[in-house]
This record gives sequence, C-alpha cells and structure tokens, in this order.
Amino acid sequence: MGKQVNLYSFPSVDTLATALRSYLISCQEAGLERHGVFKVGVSGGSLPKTLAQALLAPAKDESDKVKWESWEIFFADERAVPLNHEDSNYALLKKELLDKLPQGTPQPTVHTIDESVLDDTQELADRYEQTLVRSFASRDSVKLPIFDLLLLGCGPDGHTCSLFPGHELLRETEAWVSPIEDSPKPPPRRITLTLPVVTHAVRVAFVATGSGKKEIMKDIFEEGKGLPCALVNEATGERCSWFVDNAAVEGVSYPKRPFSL
Ligand SMILES: O=C1O[C@H](COP(=O)(O)O)[C@@H](O)[C@H](O)[C@H]1O
Repeated sequence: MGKQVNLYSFPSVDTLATALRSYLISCQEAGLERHGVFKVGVSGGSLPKTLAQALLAPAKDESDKVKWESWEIFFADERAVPLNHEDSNYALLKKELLDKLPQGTPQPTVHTIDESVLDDTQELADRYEQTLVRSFASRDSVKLPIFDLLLLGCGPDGHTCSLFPGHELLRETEAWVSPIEDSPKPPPRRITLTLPVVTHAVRVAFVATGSGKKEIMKDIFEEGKGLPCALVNEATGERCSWFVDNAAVEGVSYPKRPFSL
C-alpha cells in the first residue's frame, strides 16, 4: 500500500477553517518560493463558503498574510452556464469570497471560462485548457500542469471536480480539461480537470463537512470502491490532506492525524 493521506478531523467548521488557513498560507509560501506565484484550483459546492471563512479572517501577523496579488485562481470544474448564473462555480466563489475582500485588497488573478462558447462543451474545455497552457507552459514542454494546490470537494456519491463514479472520463489520459455532457448532478453540461492533472498537483486538499458525508467517507477510506475521491487518495498519498469535521467521519476507522504543518 502507498503512503497514507492526511486525514484531519476537527470538532467544528470554525476550528477546521483556522487550520485550513494555516495550510493555505504554507502552500502559498511554497508556491511563491517555487515560481513567484501561487497557482490554485478551486471547486464549487460547499467549498467556497468554508474557504471564505478561512481566508477572510484577519491575519494574526505578517507571516499569516494572504498575498492575494500573487494568487492565480483556476476552477477545478465549471458548469457550462453564464458567469453570473446561479449554477456557476465562479459566481459562487465571487459571492462567497471575492466580493467580500476588504476594500483596497490587491486582487487575485481569476481564470474563468470563455462564456462565448457555452453551447459547445468540447470547445469550452479546449479553451480552458489553452488558458492552462498559457499559464503553465505549452503542452509540448510539459506533459501536465502542476498546480501548487487543488482545493476539492467530495460529493455524497464520492465524486470530485466533475469526475463521477463509473464515468468514462475517469479513464482520460491525454486531455488536461474535458467536457462532460451527462453529469448525474445538475447541471449536466460541465468541464472538469482530468484525473492525471488532479493527481499531478504538488498538494491536494479536500474539504468535507457534515453528517451527510459520513457514509461515502467510509466507502472512500475503507473500501475505495474505485470512487473518484479514492482514486485521488491512492495516486497522491501523503501529498493529499482531508479537512473534515467530526460529523463527516463518524464511524470511519481510517487513522486521523493531529493537524500540523
Ligand atoms: O457539483 C459539484 O459538486 C462537488 C461537491 O460539492 P459539495 O457541495 O458536496 O461540496 C464540487 O466539489 C464541484 O466543484 C461541483 O461542481
């Protein structure tokens, strides 16, 4: 068996958010040291709210500062809807986090999808892949982009990004970004980072909270069952950290670690 992932469980979302903040700052500093920017992919769903709680808290000191001007934000997956649509992951991040940055805060760079091609998901995916190519270097010079951090959610069926259990997209080996037309969770038309891109990141962090997640957490951590979240765990091992509350892992026997950086 490969190296184990870090499973961090917290008594509340508040304590989880405090730890997540420290983790994000450490990933930010590692990214800045590596290449002068912090390249992070974010998900939709329940993540942006917890992320906002972590990032909007005032800095304790200089070493705890979010250096927004150095953040390059990408989307781990996005829905094929206008950017101001209620189903848009960008709109959600904007509402929960970006619009709440205090006045005068230097703005992060946010890489959104190209709204002009929403009716063609293959083109939408290709254009987003080109966005990655421009930021991470050409596909000829790198086989896969390397995100400093991917922030992922875990759906109650074990999906992550828009990679769903049993879907043929899990076998994609070439594309960096793929379209999906039949997402079992609405809306059906989306684009997503592919599994090789997700598992190639320097670090991957899942955030999952609430008792609604506990059954799938057992499946992911105890049996795997080929679930997308389990595939990410298997491929990333100790590069992968789960930030969960106690309710989400009640009855899960996988060893939890005390949080430390
Ligand atoms: O549809 C999606 O769902 C997942 C999981 O969402 P959650 O609400 O259960 O946290 C999310 O990570 C993904 O970005 C989103 O498009």
